[in-house]
Amino acid sequence: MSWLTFFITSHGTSHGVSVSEILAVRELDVDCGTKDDGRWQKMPQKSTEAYPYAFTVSYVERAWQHRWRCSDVTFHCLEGALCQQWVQTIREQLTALTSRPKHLLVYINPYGGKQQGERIYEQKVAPLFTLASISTHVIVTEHANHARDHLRTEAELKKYDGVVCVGGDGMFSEMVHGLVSRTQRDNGVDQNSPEEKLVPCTLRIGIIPAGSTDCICYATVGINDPVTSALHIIVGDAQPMDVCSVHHNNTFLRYSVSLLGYGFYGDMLADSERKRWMGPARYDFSGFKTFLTHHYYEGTVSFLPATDILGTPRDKTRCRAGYVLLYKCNLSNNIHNQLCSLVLYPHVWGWRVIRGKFLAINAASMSCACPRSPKGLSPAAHLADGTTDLILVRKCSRFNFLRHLLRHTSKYDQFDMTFVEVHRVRRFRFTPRYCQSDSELDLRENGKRLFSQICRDHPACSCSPAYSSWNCDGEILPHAAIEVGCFYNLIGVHLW
Ligand SMILES: CCCCCCCCCCCCC/C=C/[C@@H](O)[C@H](COP(=O)(O)O)NC(=O)CCCCCCCCCCCCCCC
Ligand SMILES: Nc1ncnc2c1ncn2[C@@H]1O[C@H](COP(=O)(O)OP(=O)(O)O)[C@@H](O)[C@H]1O
Ligand SMILES: [Ca+2]
Repeated sequence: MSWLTFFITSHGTSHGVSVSEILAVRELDVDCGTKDDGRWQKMPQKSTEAYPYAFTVSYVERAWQHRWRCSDVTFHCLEGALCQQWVQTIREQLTALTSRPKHLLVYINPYGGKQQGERIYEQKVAPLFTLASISTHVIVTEHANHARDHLRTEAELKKYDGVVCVGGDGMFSEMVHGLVSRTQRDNGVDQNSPEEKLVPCTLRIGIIPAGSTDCICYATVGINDPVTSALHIIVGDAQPMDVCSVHHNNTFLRYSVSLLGYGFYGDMLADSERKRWMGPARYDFSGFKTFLTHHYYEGTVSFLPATDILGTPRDKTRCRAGYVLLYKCNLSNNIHNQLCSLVLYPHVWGWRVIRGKFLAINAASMSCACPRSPKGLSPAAHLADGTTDLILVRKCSRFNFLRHLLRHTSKYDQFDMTFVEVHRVRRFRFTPRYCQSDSELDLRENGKRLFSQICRDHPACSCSPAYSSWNCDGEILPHAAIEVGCFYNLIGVHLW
């Protein structure tokens, strides 16, 4: 039984509901009305008389612009036994849907975005989980990395079917770090080796948007809406996702799932962290300021291009889960095998090296679509193909850079500009020009010192500091010289 089409509803019309989109079913006491949301509702008199038994099905209704809503439909019938049989059968069908979670571990960041995480969860999400009979253990974080450390060491993961975070990309990143690190530790994998093959996580991660950018939610679900995300979680909608590992000198730094940005996005983030009190608007303020500063950075980017069978960053296709199935990024085993062999034998494809002065170096493992840019930094990037789109924006005039930025918000191609290039890569490295030594450690200290040194040595220079910072999913990395590898399907980061 994949569809439920039943006699007549309270309005006397027939109604079809896909079982996979049913959230809950409950019997009604028609004589007395129904206890729905705590309110008593009187059934229409005509239906009550003709069909004294009824049950209500709560299901997912697709609303406008990727939004999902919970709707109710009440089915009436003549015999009580038949009514009970329907309810029981539907419950059995729901229990048989193994992809659905029954027990969830929820972390709420009360500090992210507009600091509404707890309210969003209590008012919009918790009632839906209760309706769908999902039990939850809720932890409101008390400090940064609370969730990451709890997941990595203490959490009794066997008790849960998945973890959910209520927050932004930074909170999601904490989940990824906690789960991936724990999985590697449990399997004896050394995260410090960039060549080491990582073991995929078995628990899914869900995200309820309550942060500032929420691009991971937007790029997967198509909209930042807590109710939509909660419904995706309940029906067990899933999407694997690429994860990039970032190393410095064979030392593991962080994982990234959305944006790794040096130059513009790094400087913007560093500035915006001091303005957290402004909420999500801090990014616009710091973005404007960084745009005016117009710093460029010299360095060398080397990368291992991905094969063109996966498409190119200039494709017109879009990869988004929660869309129609066709658009789901689900590469065949064949392609997956090729990806694995490429990772094992990188020399077959050869590295390319590009030196230059860059306003921005961005690696987008997914489109990075968000409300500010609904098509994202790299609109054709795939969610789970083992590649990241490396975007190099060379030094250009402010006017041209503004044109490039503005194109993220319009239908025009942001890559179709002489100073921009984009490559789909499997691995890349970046070395800043003024990289003093392998032991270059404190960026801020070295950056300041080098800045004054460079300006003394080159009085005609435009006074750009030697180093920017890497923005890694909204967190600042402590090193400028990094090596990045993209892993296919490492986390079952799912729509939930
Ligand atoms: C002139 C308008 C230009 C608009 C350009 C928009 C490009 C937007 C690309 C956004 C990519 C987002 C990638 C996501 C990164 C997140 O992981 C990460 C963490 O998220 P969280 O806070 O939820 O934890 N977020 C971020 O790093 C923030 C990215 C926000 C980018 C906003 C940039 C605004 C730039 C405004 C420039 C204004 C120039 C105006 C000149 C007159
Ligand atoms: N209770 C807390 N107090 C302070 N910081 C926290 C807390 N919980 C999580 N964080 C940190 O807050 C930062 C931002 O979280 P995030 O949810 O991404 O919000 P935003 O999108 O506004 O940046 C992350 O670096 C996360 O580690
Ligand atoms: Ca990708």
